[in-house]
Amino acid sequence: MKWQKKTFLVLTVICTVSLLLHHGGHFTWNMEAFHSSYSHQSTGTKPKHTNIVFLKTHKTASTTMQNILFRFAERNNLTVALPVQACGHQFCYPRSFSSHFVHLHTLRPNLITNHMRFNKTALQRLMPNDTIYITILREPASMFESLFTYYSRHCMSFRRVPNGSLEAFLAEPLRYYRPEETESMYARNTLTFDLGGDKDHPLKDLSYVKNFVAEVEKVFSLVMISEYFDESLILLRHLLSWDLEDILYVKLNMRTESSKKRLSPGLPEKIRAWNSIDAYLYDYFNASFWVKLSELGLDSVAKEVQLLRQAQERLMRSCFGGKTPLPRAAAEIKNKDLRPWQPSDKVDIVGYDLPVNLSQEAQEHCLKYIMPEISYTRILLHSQSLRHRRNYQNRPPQKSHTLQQHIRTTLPRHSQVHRNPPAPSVVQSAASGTESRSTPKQSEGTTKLGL
Ligand SMILES: Nc1ncnc2c1ncn2[C@@H]1O[C@H](COP(=O)(O)OS(=O)(=O)O)[C@@H](OP(=O)(O)O)[C@H]1O
Repeated sequence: MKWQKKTFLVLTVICTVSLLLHHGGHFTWNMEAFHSSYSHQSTGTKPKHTNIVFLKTHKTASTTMQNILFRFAERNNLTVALPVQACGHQFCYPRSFSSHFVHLHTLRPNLITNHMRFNKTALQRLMPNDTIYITILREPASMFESLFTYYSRHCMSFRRVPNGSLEAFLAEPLRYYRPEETESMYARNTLTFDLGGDKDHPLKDLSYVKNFVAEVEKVFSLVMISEYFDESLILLRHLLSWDLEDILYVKLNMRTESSKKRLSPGLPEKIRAWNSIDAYLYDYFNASFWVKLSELGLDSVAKEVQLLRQAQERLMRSCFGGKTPLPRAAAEIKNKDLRPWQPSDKVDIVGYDLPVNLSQEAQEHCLKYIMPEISYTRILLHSQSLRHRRNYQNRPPQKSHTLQQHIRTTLPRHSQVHRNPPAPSVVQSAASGTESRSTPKQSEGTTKLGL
């Protein structure tokens, strides 16, 4: 009897320790178990779509979305078009996008997502024919408050305002705003500008706005809405035949509560009047967004959102040991790659750190969820450059002039396919600016989607 009691006790201790290790903590994170818990949430047998333009608009949760796309690209060994060094981490924004801004080691891309001013013609030449275009919009009042605070030091229209007062700016915007200044796109109709439109077009010319909206609708298969980010991801998942695992995320680029201004009564209306084209755009696509959700079935969307949030919670527990990663002031973050860019000492952008004692496997996986845009762009450029060089060196000389490259547009499910490297002839001529198929010269200052 005594012997049986002892055995029982020993077994109980072993089970408890094992349970704690597997479920209670993030210290022994099990990649296989993690993946298998999502893999059944797929959209069926359709291959995943991989050729995507995501127009990264400003202050719309676009960094969170970009991070989703970067991770998808890495997992599936895809090529992301990235900016040349001279452009910084954006495609020479606010200039209109040109393929000359694309780093030659990232040519023949599947995806493009870094900030740019949209130019349909240039993108169509750069990207495969079956590319799907996606963008995101945010409600103009909260977006403008975010822009006003974030760019208070960088945008002259905002710097001129006494005491950085949003109320003062909106009382007499034309007193502070100069349309010709380089950073003026942050101060009026930013969404319209990012989409290649004319931010200063008079609203009384309603036909311009209607045509502009119609063009956006023609090009973009999905216009996500920031306020309904999770619902937008469900639409995205269906559009691209992605799995639930592909749309998991951590919120990035958030301001701390103390960095936000409260909008006093009447201000949202003034913001909408000042940004009237953006307001029109938002209202239109917010309405069509709900039509799309209804087509999918509101109940089924709600169920999928619930599944997404449960999966997020599991991810957060596995990676960060809590409901969300612990927000940190940038200076407190030990790993410098994880410090988000701070626009000024008056605005705090939240960043995250990884918990200590995380296993190597978990570190690699979890790190990318919280990687800020600038660091991730740099890391991705580095890894893609290495791959480019490797492929270029290993390529047999007789095959080096094949221009008819196979560009993968969809992915077989649950497999890693290695993509053909870009043909050296294309890369070399693109670098010298003479390759006419994918690197045309673009005129700037385009309106109406750069047409
Ligand atoms: N998932 C999700 N859902 C809703 N909102 C979110 C999400 N992720 C980020 N955010 C908010 O988006 C704002 C940052 O936007 P961007 O990343 O597009 O900014 S940037 O232009 O790239 O600097 C920033 O808004 P503000 O905090 O109001 O500035 C973030 O809090």
